Amino acid sequence: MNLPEAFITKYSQLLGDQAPAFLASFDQPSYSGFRVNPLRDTLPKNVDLSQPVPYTKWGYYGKVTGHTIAHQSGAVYSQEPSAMFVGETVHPVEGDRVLDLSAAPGGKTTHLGSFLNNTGLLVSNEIMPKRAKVLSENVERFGLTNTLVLNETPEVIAKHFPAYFDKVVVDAPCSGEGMFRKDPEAVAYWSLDYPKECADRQRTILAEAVKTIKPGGELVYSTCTFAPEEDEQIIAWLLETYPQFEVVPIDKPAGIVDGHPEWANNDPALAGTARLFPHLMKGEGHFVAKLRLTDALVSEKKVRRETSHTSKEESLLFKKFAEETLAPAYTYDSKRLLTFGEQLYYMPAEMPRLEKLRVVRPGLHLGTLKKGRIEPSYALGLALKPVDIAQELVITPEEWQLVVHGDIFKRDDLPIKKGWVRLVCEGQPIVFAKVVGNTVKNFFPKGLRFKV
Ligand SMILES: C[S@@+](CC[C@H](N)C(=O)[O-])C[C@H]1O[C@@H](n2cnc3c(N)ncnc32)[C@H](O)[C@@H]1O
Repeated sequence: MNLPEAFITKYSQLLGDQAPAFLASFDQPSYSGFRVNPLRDTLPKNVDLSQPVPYTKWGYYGKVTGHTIAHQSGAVYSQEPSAMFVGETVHPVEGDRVLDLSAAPGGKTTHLGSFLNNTGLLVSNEIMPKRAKVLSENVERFGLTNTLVLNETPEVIAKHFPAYFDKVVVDAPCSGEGMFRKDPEAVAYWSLDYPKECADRQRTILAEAVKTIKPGGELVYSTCTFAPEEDEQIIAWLLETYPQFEVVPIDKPAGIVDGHPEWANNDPALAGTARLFPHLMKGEGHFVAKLRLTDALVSEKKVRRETSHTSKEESLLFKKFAEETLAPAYTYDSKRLLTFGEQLYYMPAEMPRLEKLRVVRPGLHLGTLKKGRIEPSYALGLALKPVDIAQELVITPEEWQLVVHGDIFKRDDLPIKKGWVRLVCEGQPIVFAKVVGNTVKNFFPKGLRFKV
């Protein structure tokens, strides 16, 4: 790879005798990876699970392409292996309130959601509208039901959620030196001053993020760059600016090494941060730091809960759908139904007030309110467990190809004559479809259709 001269000089000075191995790693092939979805009852088929990533329970090396059953059904999420160390470091526990402040396309969010197991609250935010949409689609695909997807600035988030979260993740926009092997544009965009520009933005984001953490709560800061300006120096600045934080030393499995205090202000605590270098481990590279807020930074204000705006009639439509299509074991709390225009959602149990927020997805999308009925959503089809559904129809991979292309198909052995069935293929949820006679009508979302 043609690395910029200034990059070579900088890292030769910083890394000394390790520099040749580091620089040579840019000529090695990049690593791909994926995580399996623990919210699914069944492991994906036709996916190679022979090479686990050692530091995360759900991670594997290898590639799963987009147009496969495993991917469409949300049984896997593709993620570069070193990025998996971020979610693993956050390690939320069930019931936590978690903020993922710069979340698109959703690698960390889906990982955090795997730990939360649809309990607690995950607020997943992305500032760029188009990226927020992709994030929301990935939250849907992964079957997250406890997740509020927002399209906000860090300032608005800080104002809305003072001292609210147990865990806050800032996976910061950065100079992306760890993307060089995958993305030639990242190399072309790089300059010696770029890390400093990124660091300014990172400080601005962090100055807001810190306000959202509860006393005793944790902040995980990460980048996919090697630049000390954006890594150790940011944490040094944070500790100097906010003495209420302390570094929580990260346990490092083989190949993951200590941060470098000498690349910042020599604060020995910085050794507790983690560096993932491509010449030392099987991944593209990351920096991860974990901090605990020991004393309150801002005063905690009670964040009011959102209330259901759903009318009695709308609530009855969902009840009717649930009685006809879902299993008796499926229970829900009608106070958590939320109507947004024509759309009906099921809020996470602890849904905060949504007023003044740009909301992309306020929890689980249940469906669209039509005249006298509900059309179940794609999200609902992907989120419900098999025990929650009365009618499932197992389809073949060939039928799956028709479904994701938006085509109807016919079968003589359909379980019902008329009504909704959830299609299942290779043990994974696919989508709700409508049976009419011997035809299975297609409700695969138009914008997501593809040809295999
Ligand atoms: C490294 S990416 C996040 C990747 C994501 N966490 C994941 O795992 O899939 C950084 C994100 O920060 C967003 N971003 C850019 N400028 C920002 C700002 N000023 N405040 C907050 N987020 C910003 C970018 O749009 C981008 O989606």
